[in-house]
Formats: sequence, structure tokens, C-alpha cells
Amino acid sequence: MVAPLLQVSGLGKRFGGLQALSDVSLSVAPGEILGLIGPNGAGKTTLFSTLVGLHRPDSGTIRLDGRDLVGLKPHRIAAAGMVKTFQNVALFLDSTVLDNVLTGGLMRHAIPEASELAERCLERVGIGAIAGKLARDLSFPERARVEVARALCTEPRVLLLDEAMAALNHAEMDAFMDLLRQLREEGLTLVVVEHHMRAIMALCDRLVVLNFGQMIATGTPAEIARDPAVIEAYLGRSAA
Ligand SMILES: Nc1ncnc2c1ncn2[C@@H]1O[C@H](COP(=O)(O)OP(=O)(O)OP(=O)(O)O)[C@@H](O)[C@H]1O
Repeated sequence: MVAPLLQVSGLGKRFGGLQALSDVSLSVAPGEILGLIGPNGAGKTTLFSTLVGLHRPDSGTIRLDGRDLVGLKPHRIAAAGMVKTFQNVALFLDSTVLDNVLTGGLMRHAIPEASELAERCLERVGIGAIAGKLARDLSFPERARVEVARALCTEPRVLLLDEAMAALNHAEMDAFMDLLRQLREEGLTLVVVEHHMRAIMALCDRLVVLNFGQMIATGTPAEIARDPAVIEAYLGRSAA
């Protein structure tokens, strides 16, 4: 079996009286697309934020290729190879697409190299033609791709996508999923939080389900779809 690229063990995070994450353990193989699902408030965003150093966990370890990342600042974790995109696409609206994306490259490179890298990242996500467009003029699918390009510009090994498809229609979502599959073919490892069940089921190799901060199931999309605990906690609630 291939050694995991990302290994999370016994992760706990408390906000005051609320146990937002409780003993969460998961691993992600290189080149895998792992989906993270669960009802609102289950702890998905908290887990992502903890993985990239925005929250410090109260317990547990986060290992990327064997190196423990707990306690590192977000920019150090990004430099180690793990970044997340944001739930509410947070771009500099009065800047061009290229300038937005090259900010991702400034951590490791001077402006000329970051700019070249940004152009390559834009090509990689299929939007090289809109490099000069202002971010405020972008459509939702373009925004989603700019956000991915900006993350790619940090040269990650693991990319965490937090509801990147939230504003997309079905056809746009299908095209975006093709992009994610292509990035995986190029060697990227992906962890995806997404509320669209159709998308998550079609895209992911494996799913982890959180509910009230605890992992209640893990398995292939087909296994998760028939797991009674998941149906009660998640599908049942959304069906209701
Ligand atoms: N900074 C914080 N301070 C206090 N409580 C927080 C904080 N961040 C999250 N929480 C709480 O932790 C719990 C988990 O929230 P989180 O946003 O991680 O869930 P989620 O699964 O991402 O939800 P959603 O699907 O609605 O985005 C919620 O009860 C939330 O109110």
C-alpha cells in the first residue's frame, strides 16, 4: 500500500464550550481525491482551517509526507505544500486576474518569476485568455478557476477546496470537476468540501463524513450512500 501523503491523527479542536472537532483521524494517498461531507456545522471548515494552520488544534497530529505541521503558521504550511481555497471566493476585486494569481507565487518567488508562474497556472486551469480582466468582472466559473490558479501558484502537493463549486450550475460543475480530475492526473492530491452530493459522489475516490465534529463514516461514495448513520445524519436531514 502507498504511504499516505497527508495523515491526520486524533485531531481535536474546541471553541469555548463547543467541541468542533473530536478525535478526527484520516489519511489521504498521493493523487487521491478525498471528499469531506457532513451537515451544516459538522466541522468541515474547522478541519480545513486547522489543517492549514488558521486554528491550532488542542490535540492530535497533522503529518504531510511524514512531517508534523501542528504549530506552524499558515505560510509555513503553504510552503510545506498544503493550501486551501476559501469558501467565499476572496479575490482582490480591483486587481487583474494575473495579479490575483501571482500573489500565490510571492511566497517563494520574486515578482517576475511569480508572474511567469501565474501565467502558467492560468493556462493550467484553462483561463489564460482572461489574465488582464478585472476580478470584479468575472463570472462565477471564472472566479472558481482563478481561486484554484491562485492556490496552484503556491505550488502545493495537497489542495483543500472549500465549496469551490457553490455558485456553479450543473454544466459548470461538470467542467470544473474535469479540471480537478486533470489536476489529479498531473499529480495533485485533493481534499474537497462540497455540499452538492451529485458532484461529490461523481468526483471523489473516497469520502469522510463528519457530524458534530466526529467522523461517523469513511468509504467509497457507493458505501457512504448506503451507510445508515450517514443517511440519518446527513442525507436524511437534507431530504427532510
Ligand atoms: N471561530 C469559531 N468560534 C466559535 N465557534 C466556531 C468557530 N468556527 C466554527 N465554529 C463552530 O464550530 C462548529 C463547526 O463549524 P464549521 O464551520 O467547521 O462547520 P461546517 O461543517 O464547515 O459547516 P458548513 O457546512 O455550514 O460550512 C459550528 O458549530 C460553528 O458554529
